Amino acid sequence: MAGSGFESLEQCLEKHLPLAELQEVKRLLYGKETRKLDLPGAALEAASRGDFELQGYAFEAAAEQQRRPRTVRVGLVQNRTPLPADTPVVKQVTALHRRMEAVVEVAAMCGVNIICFQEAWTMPFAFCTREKLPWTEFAESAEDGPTIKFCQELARKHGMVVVSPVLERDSDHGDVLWNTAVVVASSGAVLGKTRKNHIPRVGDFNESTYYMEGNLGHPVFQTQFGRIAVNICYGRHHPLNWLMYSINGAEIIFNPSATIGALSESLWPVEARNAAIANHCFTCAINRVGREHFPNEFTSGDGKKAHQDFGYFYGSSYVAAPDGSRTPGLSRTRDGLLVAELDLNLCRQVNDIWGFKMTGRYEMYARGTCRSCQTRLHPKIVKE
Ligand SMILES: NC(=O)NCCC(=O)O
Repeated sequence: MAGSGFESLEQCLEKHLPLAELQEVKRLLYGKETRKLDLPGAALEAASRGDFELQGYAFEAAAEQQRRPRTVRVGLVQNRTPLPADTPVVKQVTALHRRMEAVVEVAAMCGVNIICFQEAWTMPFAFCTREKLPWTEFAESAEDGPTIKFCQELARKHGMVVVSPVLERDSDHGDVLWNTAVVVASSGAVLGKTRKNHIPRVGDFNESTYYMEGNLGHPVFQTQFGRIAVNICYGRHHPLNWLMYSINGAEIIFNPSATIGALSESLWPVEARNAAIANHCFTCAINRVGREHFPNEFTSGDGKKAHQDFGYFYGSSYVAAPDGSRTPGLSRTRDGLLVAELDLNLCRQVNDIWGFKMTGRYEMYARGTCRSCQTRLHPKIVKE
């Protein structure tokens, strides 16, 4: 049941709860209800033909006298790897490009302005194996690699901002590998890149074997549709990482991820949603789907028998808003595109109500965290 047998929490609730209770449960679990978007029939048909789920929701803000609504549509894509992991590298990458091309076509029909793919989307999540070849062959330049060129074409064709998380090889600087997200503007120009700041060392997530902790800080990208940032996967467990993107002005923070049920599924609905609340911004949590099987057995020094897969990636991508409301999650088992319409005015409106930006004691925390990082610090513990 923990794997692919359980479709989604929402389906389960809808199946088993009477309507009146269902509404109350949803109010408590998801906050203010998000309006279902009326998506074009042609888009729904294309998604059905392409065998992926398509859902759309809108978050509304109050009307203001001096600012027009600042509505933007974001698209979150979750998917399986279409070919077995032992297929030649270029074939796998090409198959993923074709898959994304079809999904982005549907996103364009739904009026999506900014689309984000899942973490390391051009490859199987092979970092469990600790083998170098062929997995490092999926790494490519963030400036002019084949995937960036592909994303530039998509951006130009659809006038869409494309956020493309890839394994990056920086050939100008010692061939170092990074876990990177490239932001391509709607004009097709590369706006910039950001790198994963925190690398997991938990279970089979042996990612530190492959790439280094990001060295680009917390960049925020001013796109035509709003200010965005990308907090890659494991960074979502670090509240200060979210905070720094928000301090730098992000209105939407994407969290492209790859995580499995046994490890994190109970944390998933909490972390990105809490970050949206704490930082008065929208957050977009994206996770891959399915089970990826690797040719050779591996272990991770935790006493578990040698195995050939990570476990089950549970999808469940969702968007959370600054007022704590959130969309239902996409399926746990299927590829999917989640379209969410956001009114970015909600960020400042909620900030004015709750005032976390105003009441946060950042200087005090900064002094405290600096002190705690000094090596000879004696922790300040008051004892009886
Ligand atoms: N990709 C990645 O960082 N996964 C780590 C596991 C998790 O953060 O849930």
